[in-house]
Amino acid sequence: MINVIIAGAAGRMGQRIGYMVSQHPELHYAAAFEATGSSAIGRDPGEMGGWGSAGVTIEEGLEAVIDKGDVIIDFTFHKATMGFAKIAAAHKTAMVIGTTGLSAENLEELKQLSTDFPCVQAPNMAVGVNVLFKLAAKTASILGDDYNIEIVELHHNKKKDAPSGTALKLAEMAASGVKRNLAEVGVYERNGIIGERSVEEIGVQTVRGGDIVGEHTIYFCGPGERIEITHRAHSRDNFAQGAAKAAAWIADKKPGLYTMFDVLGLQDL
Ligand SMILES: NC(=O)C1=CN([C@@H]2O[C@H](COP(=O)(O)OP(=O)(O)OC[C@H]3O[C@@H](n4cnc5c(N)ncnc54)[C@H](O)[C@@H]3O)[C@@H](O)[C@H]2O)C=CC1
Ligand SMILES: O=C(O)C1=N[C@H](C(=O)O)C[C@H](O)C1
Repeated sequence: MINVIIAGAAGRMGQRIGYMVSQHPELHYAAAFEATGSSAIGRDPGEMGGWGSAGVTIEEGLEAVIDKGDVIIDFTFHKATMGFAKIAAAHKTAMVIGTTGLSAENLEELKQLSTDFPCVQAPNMAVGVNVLFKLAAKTASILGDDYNIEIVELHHNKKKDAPSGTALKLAEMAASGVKRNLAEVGVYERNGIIGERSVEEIGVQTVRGGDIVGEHTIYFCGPGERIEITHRAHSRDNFAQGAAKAAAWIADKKPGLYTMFDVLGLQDL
């Protein structure tokens, strides 16, 4: 069995990942930890999540549990994630990172650290969204400059980062399809007399409200018609299943930085 350590085990994702790990035939829920001072420390994450005993109690910080597992699954907060990655690299423990809000500098640092440990990093671990990423690049490359590309994402009112990591990746995939650099053409807000839209820009807009799990639409707006491709998450379970699948996949891989395209075999599509 592959022993899994769950970071942020009391969080919205941490709880569902715990359940999926407990149900996975190759994975064992070996340890859980939370941030210093969390009221969840000492509690059973399974009982907190309402799915029975996980057989572990939540400990304080990664250092307390690092020797108990083969793979760390991290869905926490970007600042914490980079600290965990340094510890994982030093211990050569595999990692699955779903946390979003990582900066370009964070991702570059992660790439360097991953020469010492195997790591899957992806802003969205649902199968459907990873297919949508591929569709975005392909559709953009077929339609070209006659169709304006816009992305709208909707999430719950507790989400801390904007735009979502998924929306940014969608924009990056669409930009790659039309051979543009997202850093040059991404537009993240519009207000006032902004003038006509340029052909090149790729707009990314954010909606936050209620308990929306996650919804992403990419628009290709052309003359006389438009295409809209939408992914709607009905619950957090598809993300959590993807994280468990990634943990089982990464456990025996060589050091390096991998994505869900590698885990799902979508790399060459
Ligand atoms: N890649 C994917 O498929 C998905 C990614 N996410 C991302 O996962 C992250 C977490 O999302 P939620 O679960 O909704 O947030 P949440 O706020 O419910 O959970 C985060 C948990 O991490 C814990 N945490 C924060 N700092 C910590 C530290 N230093 N040590 C240990 N634990 C720490 C918090 O106490 C909390 O329990 C976000 O970045 C979100 O965007 C969410 C869903 C899917
Ligand atoms: O915070 C969330 O909830 C989600 N975050 C991810 C993102 O930022 O893309 C993925 C998913 O949409 C849910």
